[in-house]
Amino acid sequence: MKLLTAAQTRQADAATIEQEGISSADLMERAAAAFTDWFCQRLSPAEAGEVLVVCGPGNNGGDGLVAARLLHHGGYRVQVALLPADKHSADFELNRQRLPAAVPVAEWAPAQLPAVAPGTVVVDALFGTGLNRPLTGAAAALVAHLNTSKARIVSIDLPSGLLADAPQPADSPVVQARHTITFELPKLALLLPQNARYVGRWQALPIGLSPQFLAEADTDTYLIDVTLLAGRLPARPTFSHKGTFGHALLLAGSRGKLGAAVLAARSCLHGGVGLLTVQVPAVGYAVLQTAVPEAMCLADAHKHELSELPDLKPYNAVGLGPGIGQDDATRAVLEELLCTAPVPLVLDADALNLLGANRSLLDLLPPDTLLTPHPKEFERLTEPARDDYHRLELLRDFARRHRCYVLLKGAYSCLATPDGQRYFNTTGNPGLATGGTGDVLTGLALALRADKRLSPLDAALLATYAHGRAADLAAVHTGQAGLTAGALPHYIGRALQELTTEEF
Ligand SMILES: NC(=O)C1=CN([C@@H]2O[C@H](COP(=O)(O)OP(=O)(O)OC[C@H]3O[C@@H](n4cnc5c(N)ncnc54)[C@H](O)[C@@H]3O)[C@@H](O)[C@H]2O)[C@H](O)CC1
Ligand SMILES: [K+]
Repeated sequence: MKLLTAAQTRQADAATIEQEGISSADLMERAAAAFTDWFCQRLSPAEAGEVLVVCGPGNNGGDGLVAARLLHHGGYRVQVALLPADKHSADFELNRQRLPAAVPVAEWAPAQLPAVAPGTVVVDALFGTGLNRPLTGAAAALVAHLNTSKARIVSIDLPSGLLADAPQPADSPVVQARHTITFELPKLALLLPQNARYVGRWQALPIGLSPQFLAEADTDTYLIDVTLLAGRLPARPTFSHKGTFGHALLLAGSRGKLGAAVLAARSCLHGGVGLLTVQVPAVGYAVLQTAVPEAMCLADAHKHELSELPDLKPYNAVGLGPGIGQDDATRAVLEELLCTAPVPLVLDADALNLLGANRSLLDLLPPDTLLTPHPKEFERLTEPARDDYHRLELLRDFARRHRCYVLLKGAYSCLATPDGQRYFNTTGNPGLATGGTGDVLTGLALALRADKRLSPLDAALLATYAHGRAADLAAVHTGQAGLTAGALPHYIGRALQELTTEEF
């Protein structure tokens, strides 16, 4: 699925109105009805108590007025507060007229804002995608007032004050919502960690925006979901043999960190690799042979660290990083791998830290290498980011400059490609915030890179999505807190199966 800018969202709106031959008020009615349905499913009139709908002067405020009318008809106790303004949008005016007389409406002057009782449900319809600069004056005062109340705030489309897809000063006034109900597609701002305290939990509700517009819209930013992945993972042919799915080499582990090698190896096998060889420091040989009997094992000459690169000829992909430490001998292995690698590479963890500490090695990265840093590891490869938008710029620049794929891990992991595209993942849950889950991702990505049927992009997209999906499947059984990296590989097969396309 594509991610649209605020400007494209307005165009999608206009295209829908034109193609369906409806009025903009009809589309507003549809959007507000979707919001109201969501609301009614979550809170009964008794549970909601007082519902205060705060409306700005534009169409976001118009959505609020429609929602106020629909909630009133649904039996909720609704009041409307209006932000004083000189001008209102036409659909705001229309829906102001349509508001039943039984719904109390007040204009809230910044000098004397009425108290908002604790527990009130506030529907925030002040500003949405039309916001073009941070809030000041009366709007800023109202937002501060709402944020200091103990109200439960639900934002329509965006938390008011938040720009949909552009950076803004860290201290600019933004509504702190518990829920943000957005329309059709999430806006970029909803996916960024720095905005989590404003957004709360978000959900995108379909409102039937023009499928033709969405299909043709020009974008470089996508969501990784089942629609995007359709057709990218072919079924395993009937006459498959272990050679069909490639032979992967995993270089992992050091003294005290052999668990990382075990987790990545198990994940690689559950990811469907044909054959797996794992090279570990000598101390880990018995560990690997016992814990992962399906894998072949090479013992490094060094007891505690990786110090040598085997002959790479047999392998279709090589993974380096989980648990390797940053010993000089291991840095030499990385350098030799980069200089000689005739095969696709997946680099993670200390392989990335070694690259960060030896930046000249970055010039040796073979094209299409997949790097899987978390934000700290990524900054070690580049520079400290001013904010999340800056980090995304650094990410795009890095992937372009080094012609590689970089998966920046986080709640909405973002894959940057050599041609400047960005893909945000939609699967996964906070249960993944525990040691070893990154090693599982490395193993899975390695399995898919070794599968000769998949392009580098498809392998990276599928690994990212299936890793999060495995966590979602696992959490059904374990809960999020009970999720361990060791449990994840058992769900990878199912996650991949869901994505597999049987050809007709
Ligand atoms: N596109 C869709 O899918 C649909 C969107 N809907 C809703 O409409 C809003 C967008 O409405 P719009 O009128 O364009 O903008 P806003 O209501 O967000 O605000 C515009 C209003 O505010 C003024 N303004 C902008 N920035 C500031 C500022 N910093 N301080 C003060 N005033 C500001 C601006 O000049 C305008 O007057 C979208 O989010 C949805 O909620 C439709 O209802 C249905 C489909
Ligand atoms: K809003």
